[in-house]
Amino acid sequence: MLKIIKGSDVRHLDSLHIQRKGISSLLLMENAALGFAEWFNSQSYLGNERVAVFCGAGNNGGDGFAIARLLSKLGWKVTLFTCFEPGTLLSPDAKSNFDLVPSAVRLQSWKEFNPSSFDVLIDAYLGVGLKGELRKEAKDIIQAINSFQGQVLSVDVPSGLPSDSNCSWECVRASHTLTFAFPKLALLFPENAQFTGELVVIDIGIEDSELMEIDSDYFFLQKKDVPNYHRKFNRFAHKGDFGKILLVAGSKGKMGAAYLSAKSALRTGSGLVTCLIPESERFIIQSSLPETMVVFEDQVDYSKFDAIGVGPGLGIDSVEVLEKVLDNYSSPMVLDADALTILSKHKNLIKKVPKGSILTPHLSEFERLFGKTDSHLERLKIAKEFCLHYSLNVLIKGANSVICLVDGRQIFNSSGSRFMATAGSGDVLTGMLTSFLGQGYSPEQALICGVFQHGLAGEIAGKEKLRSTIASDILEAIPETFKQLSIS
Ligand SMILES: NC(=O)C1=CN([C@@H]2O[C@H](COP(=O)(O)OP(=O)(O)OC[C@H]3O[C@@H](n4cnc5c(N)ncnc54)[C@H](OP(=O)(O)O)[C@@H]3O)[C@@H](O)[C@H]2O)[C@H](O)CC1
Ligand SMILES: [K+]
Repeated sequence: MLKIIKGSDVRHLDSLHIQRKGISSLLLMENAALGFAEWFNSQSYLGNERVAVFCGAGNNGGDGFAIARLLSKLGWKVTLFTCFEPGTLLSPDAKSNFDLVPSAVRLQSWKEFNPSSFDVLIDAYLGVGLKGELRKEAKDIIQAINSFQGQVLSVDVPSGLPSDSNCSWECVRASHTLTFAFPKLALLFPENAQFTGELVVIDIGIEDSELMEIDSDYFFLQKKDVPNYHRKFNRFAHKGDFGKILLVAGSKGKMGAAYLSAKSALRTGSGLVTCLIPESERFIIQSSLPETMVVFEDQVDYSKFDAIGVGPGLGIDSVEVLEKVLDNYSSPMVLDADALTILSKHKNLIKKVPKGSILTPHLSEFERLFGKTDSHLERLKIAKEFCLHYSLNVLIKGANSVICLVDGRQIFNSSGSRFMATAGSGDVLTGMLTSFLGQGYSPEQALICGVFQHGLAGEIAGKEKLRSTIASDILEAIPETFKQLSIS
């Protein structure tokens, strides 16, 4: 899994890599530019677009000079806009690449930029080397870039955005950010989505093991990481091996939530799924989902279940139901939706939640539990302290959901689609997470597989159904996620 390190540690990472591989820093810059140019060429541009490249005086600008050269060689009509005064000392690698810019590339100052003369803009003005507050001229340059109406592709980070925090000023508003080696932390904050646009991670040859040598608690989860976290079952496995789970979900008028969680758990591979529901509502589940069983509060033996999920559609007045589960079950469980709202009103119950359990708040549930927050960075800090203090896992749901583990590690998910913001999407996830826990996955494994596959199922459903996507489409795409990951 990729580690997300601080922007200020990138130099250290580069020197580590350069030493190990015996290559020059200039070659690393060339790899970055090649990766960018390759991605650019893979897009469905017509081939006659006029490309503007804005370049600063540091290594981000150096990437831009190299990109301008490569794109020009590939036949694109490139104009390079310098974002520094004549005579400015360039960084050594930027200078080497500036000297290699071919004569076919027109050179102009950013002050001469006419937005209507271009079709695509490449922003290689400022990267992770930004220090302190943005200077006046930088603000003017960023404004000029943002006056452009076409696609803006930012190199490494949108210029002006600090790599690991928020800012109070206007940054480049990119349609895509092509970031090198690993995503910079700030690119994953929801409040910066307006600047980042679509995020693409470009491999420049730096290995996961090299990133691992640098201290950080942040990680980035990608498709290739997920199969390693799955349990392998042999051909003698029987339904008992796939776990017996209990879903404490649903109430009058909210039985759909129980249905969605239960069906998702079955699709995720649970052997036996039982729903604890109000007796008056039993016909709904029994007739719509014959594969599940139902039990009622006075007859349930919690201890016989391999995992329990509590919350979807439960009703926020079901305090006693939740308390009973907490008093009678000691293995990790999943707490979602109304269970979280109850916890936020009855904080004394938190200490009863079994260690290793998973809490899955979306942003408003998070604020109900932990209070108002001003930034994602603040949320991450609060979640980390909570996880360490109570030995609980917290999943902060949203685009790039963050898996906050009991030991302080925080993993950003890369799968998902904007079409997943639909009623019942969270109920599907609860079913999936509880299912994996019941199949003997550790909470960390369940979170990694469940969160990634839920996002992937959303991508698959969203591709087909676009804004018409509903939670049932997401759950019906779960089998395809196993197929894509080659998990049998
Ligand atoms: N391993 C990798 O990921 C690689 C990344 N590469 C690219 O290198 C940049 C980082 O390059 P660096 O030279 O460290 O810094 P930048 O180019 O991002 O920024 C330096 C320039 O920014 C000016 N600056 C700094 N602070 C401000 C500010 N507050 N306001 C305005 N301007 C600012 C600075 O000007 P000075 O006058 O202060 O010197 C510099 O001009 C990384 O992002 C990647 O794109 C490499 O290609 C190798 C591999
Ligand atoms: K940039």
